[in-house]
Amino acid sequence: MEQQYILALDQGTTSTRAILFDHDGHKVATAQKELPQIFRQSGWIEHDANVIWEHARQVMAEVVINANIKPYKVASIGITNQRETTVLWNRRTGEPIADAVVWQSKQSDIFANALKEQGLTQKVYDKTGLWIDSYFSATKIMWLLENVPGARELAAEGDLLFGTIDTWLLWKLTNGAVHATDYSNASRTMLFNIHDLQWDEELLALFDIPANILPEVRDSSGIFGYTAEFVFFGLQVPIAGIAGDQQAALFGHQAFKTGDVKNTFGTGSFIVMNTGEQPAISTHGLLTTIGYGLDGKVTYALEGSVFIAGAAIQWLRDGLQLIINAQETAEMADRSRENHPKRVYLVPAFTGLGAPYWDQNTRGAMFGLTRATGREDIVRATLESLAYQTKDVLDAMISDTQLDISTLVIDGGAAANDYLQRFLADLIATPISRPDQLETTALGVAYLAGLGVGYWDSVATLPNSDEVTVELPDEQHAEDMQVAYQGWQKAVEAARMFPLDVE
Ligand SMILES: Nc1ncnc2c1ncn2[C@@H]1O[C@H](COP(=O)(O)OP(=O)(O)O)[C@@H](O)[C@H]1O
Ligand SMILES: O=P(O)(O)OC[C@H](O)CO
Repeated sequence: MEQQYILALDQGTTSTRAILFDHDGHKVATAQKELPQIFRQSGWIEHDANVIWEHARQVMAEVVINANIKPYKVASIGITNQRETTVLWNRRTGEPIADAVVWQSKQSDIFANALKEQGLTQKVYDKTGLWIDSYFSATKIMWLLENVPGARELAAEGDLLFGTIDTWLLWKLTNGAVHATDYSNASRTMLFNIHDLQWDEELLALFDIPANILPEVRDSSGIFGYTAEFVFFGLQVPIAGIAGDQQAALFGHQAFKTGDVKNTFGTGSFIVMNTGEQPAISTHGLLTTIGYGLDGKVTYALEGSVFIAGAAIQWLRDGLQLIINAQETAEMADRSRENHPKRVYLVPAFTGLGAPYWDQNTRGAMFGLTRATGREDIVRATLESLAYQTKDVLDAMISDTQLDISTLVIDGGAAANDYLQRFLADLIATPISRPDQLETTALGVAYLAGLGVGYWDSVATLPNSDEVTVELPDEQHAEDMQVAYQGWQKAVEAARMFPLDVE
């Protein structure tokens, strides 16, 4: 058979990428565009949905050109996306009614606080698996309906559509023919009942969100629709896989067994455990969510969402200008460890604390500064904060599930950092496995899109070609790690005693 390819479109917080995979699961080519972040007010982060769409089109064309293949050799397309980020658009014009409200954005805090004050926390968790927070789409939709002139009228006329980024891109790719999402993305809206697998009418009424703006929810694998002719070299290519990026990464690691767990270190850090066909209930601040829907069945997951991970490294570079690039941080941290035994702690709660604390009123803090503290120590504290946040979540997962974690698999941009991988292995006293190819998110949705058109027959026959680097914990560091973690816990406690009032 002539070689065909799967095109994965990975629309992340900071960039839009298209990656082509071959039948062996090898990456054949990549194309990428940075996505401008819009900061209109303190705490707000928005994206221009039209720019996202334009970039998506461009990278899809570029990747085919970079790979030097005929476009008709693309067997199917998969979409994976930054989750929760909310777009509302006009069905008739295809124009967004406002900039997309990004998952990290805080403008709807006031709505989230109001829902908590109404005593809805447990009800919302029981239905959606989510702890009320402005992170999820629901309060973002409420904010847009309230603040964009004419939004409610448009909804009343049946001309307003809501989507997370997957839905927006699917709608654009099909030229408005398909308004749909998959279970994994729906489960992040705080509107979807993860037990009944339906939009929850009671919550929609409580939040005053009209049901007619919502997309249809489908399995993560299967044909959603076809590219409109003007979109992709005049071809009608099936879009056959959709998953939120964190769930796609779980799938990309082939973490199909109950208890399999991964952490993706991108802008944020998302630790996700496969919990099988039954939803696991958390009493430690984790989210119960849908991993993926496949062959008419959903697989559930537990998730710890950490808002700031690689973003803290970007802050060192662009905000503090302490580093020139992210790559140099590993060696800087090594030097700090050699020269300065005294630890500095950074609590990178720049947009509040996610799992397991869910405290949107805390902001970042640094502890342990002395006259001898230098930039290498701050860099090290920043990298170590990514590991401490991971341990916070893993401890919660172990308590919730009573499962042992034999290995943690990691991926995402910051997973390339050797210092982080070593420190994390020591801190959690668990081997850390890192694939050499860190595009696990894209690979995951490529698998889904390939399965959706029979390019691969079943999950059992998916290729697994990645080389991995395994970092084993060093027992000699065990005692030091206990002390270090206690210091982190004190730092978090202290940061939380200095709350910002919500405006
Ligand atoms: N060597 C590195 N060490 C630490 N952080 C890194 C390194 N390389 C990239 N990063 C961080 O990884 C993030 C980008 O990862 P990526 O998976 O592309 O994120 P996203 O999908 O959220 O846009 C950036 O925040 C960047 O600071
Ligand atoms: O774009 P990423 O990779 O930072 O992922 C963002 C998450 O999906 C937000 O929930």
